[in-house]
Amino acid sequence: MELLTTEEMNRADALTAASGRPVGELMLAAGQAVRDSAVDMLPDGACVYVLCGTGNNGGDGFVAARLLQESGYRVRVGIVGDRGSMRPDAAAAAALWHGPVERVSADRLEGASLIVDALFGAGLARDVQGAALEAVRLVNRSTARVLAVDVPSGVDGTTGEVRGEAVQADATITFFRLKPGHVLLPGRELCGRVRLAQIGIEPGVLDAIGSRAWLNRPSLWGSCFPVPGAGGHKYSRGHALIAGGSTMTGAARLAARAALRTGAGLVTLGAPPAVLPIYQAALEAVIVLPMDGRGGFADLLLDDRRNAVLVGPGAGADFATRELAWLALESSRSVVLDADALTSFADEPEHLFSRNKQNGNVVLTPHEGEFNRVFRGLRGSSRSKLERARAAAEASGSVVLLKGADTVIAAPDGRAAISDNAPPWLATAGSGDVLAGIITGLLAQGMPAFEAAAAAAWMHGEAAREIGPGLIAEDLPDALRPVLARLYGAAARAQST
Ligand SMILES: NC(=O)C1=CN([C@@H]2O[C@H](COP(=O)(O)OP(=O)(O)OC[C@H]3O[C@@H](n4cnc5c(N)ncnc54)[C@H](OP(=O)(O)O)[C@@H]3O)[C@@H](O)[C@H]2O)[C@@H](O)CC1
Ligand SMILES: [K+]
Repeated sequence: MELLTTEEMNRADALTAASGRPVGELMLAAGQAVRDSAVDMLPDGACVYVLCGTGNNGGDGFVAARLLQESGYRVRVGIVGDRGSMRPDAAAAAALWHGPVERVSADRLEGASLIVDALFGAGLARDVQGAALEAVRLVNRSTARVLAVDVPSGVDGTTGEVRGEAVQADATITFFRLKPGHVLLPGRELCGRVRLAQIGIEPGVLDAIGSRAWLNRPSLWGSCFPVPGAGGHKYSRGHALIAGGSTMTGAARLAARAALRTGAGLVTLGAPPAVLPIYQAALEAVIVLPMDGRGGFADLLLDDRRNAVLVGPGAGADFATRELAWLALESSRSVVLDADALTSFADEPEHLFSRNKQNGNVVLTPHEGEFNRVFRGLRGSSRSKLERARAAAEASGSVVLLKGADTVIAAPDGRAAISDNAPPWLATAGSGDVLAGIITGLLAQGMPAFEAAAAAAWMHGEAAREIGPGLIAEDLPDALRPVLARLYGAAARAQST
């Protein structure tokens, strides 16, 4: 599913209007969808308060108010701003509402079971202040449930950021396609449950808009997800090489298990001689070979069947790690650089970027701290997480997976996916090592870098949901099994149709 910025959504509206479907018709359909959602949240005959602004978001509110009243609900309408300055389509919707339009006040909100928040939607242009801010605060203090129209007022639909203050909704009804602000934090949390309604905009307009952001779902990458065929064998399913660290050996072990579980035919872990016995004792199906520094790693890279390489987990943020990362990038394999491998380039990120651009199949997996160390130019930027990840992917010539509860995966060509399926209990020690291993396992099986990183982030979240609260990173590789079963099942169904 595409995610449309406010600007892209405006183009969708304009293209629809140009094709002969006026905004008033879309607004009527939007208002009907608001009414339907409100009815689902209300007992029969309850009292609804509809809070309207003077733009088309308010227009949707006026349509919903009229339709709810016609359905037998007690409806009150309040407006922030001058009714005389309403936009034409909103004014036309307001003209069909024959009840009073009140000034917004606490006592008028009292007794409502539901507040419909139609104050600001896609037209939010600045921080919420003055009377609008008062109204937002009254809504948030009220005990009524809240249904937001398009986005909770105060949330920027493109970035998910709060402009001043924002309504906390129980549910949000939006139109045609979700917006990044429904998925990125903090917007996602303020939306409550998000519903999507079709209001008569043809999907064909998407071609003209050329949106480059998607909700991270199997529909985005499922067609290139590696599914083992009946005639396959371990040598046809790729060979991942993981550089093992010498102190934190658990990190690379977790990554190795995850790469193997993801379906890589073989996984080799290169272990510094001092800790070789630890790795050997802890891993059975993973091939553990000695790797003595730079030379040892170069030797392992001589076997060109090892087609995907991971450097970083537990490696130490030092020059030795940077050398391994360097060798991996030079080897023209698919490469994942995680954790310490990223930090090891903090003082000279341009060196990393120039190598990435030559390699062309590289995934960087920073969390916010690592991101700020490597992409110093973007530190403190007012850009959204989506735009920062995109800018980093473009600058570094690699796929950037910027971790968090709203992980963003961005490619240098501008494609981006946002994940929304990571449960809070996934934020635990070692979880990132498993994610790096999943990406490496998918790259080994020939999945392109952007799709592999997006698929891995989704699988990681799904595995964590399978496990539930109390998860520790050791649980994750095994929990990939039901997730893979679902993906293989979907691929088989797609093939048979
Ligand atoms: N287009 C379509 O086809 C369809 C659109 N639909 C609906 O329209 C919505 C978008 O409508 P919209 O563009 O009119 O913007 P909207 O969010 O109502 O606000 C604009 C008003 O708010 C004002 N304003 C902004 N920020 C402010 C602030 N901080 N504090 C105070 N004022 C502020 C701004 O003032 P201005 O900046 O002009 O001074 C302007 O007056 C969209 O979300 C969806 O619900 C559906 O009906 C389906 C068809
Ligand atoms: K709203």
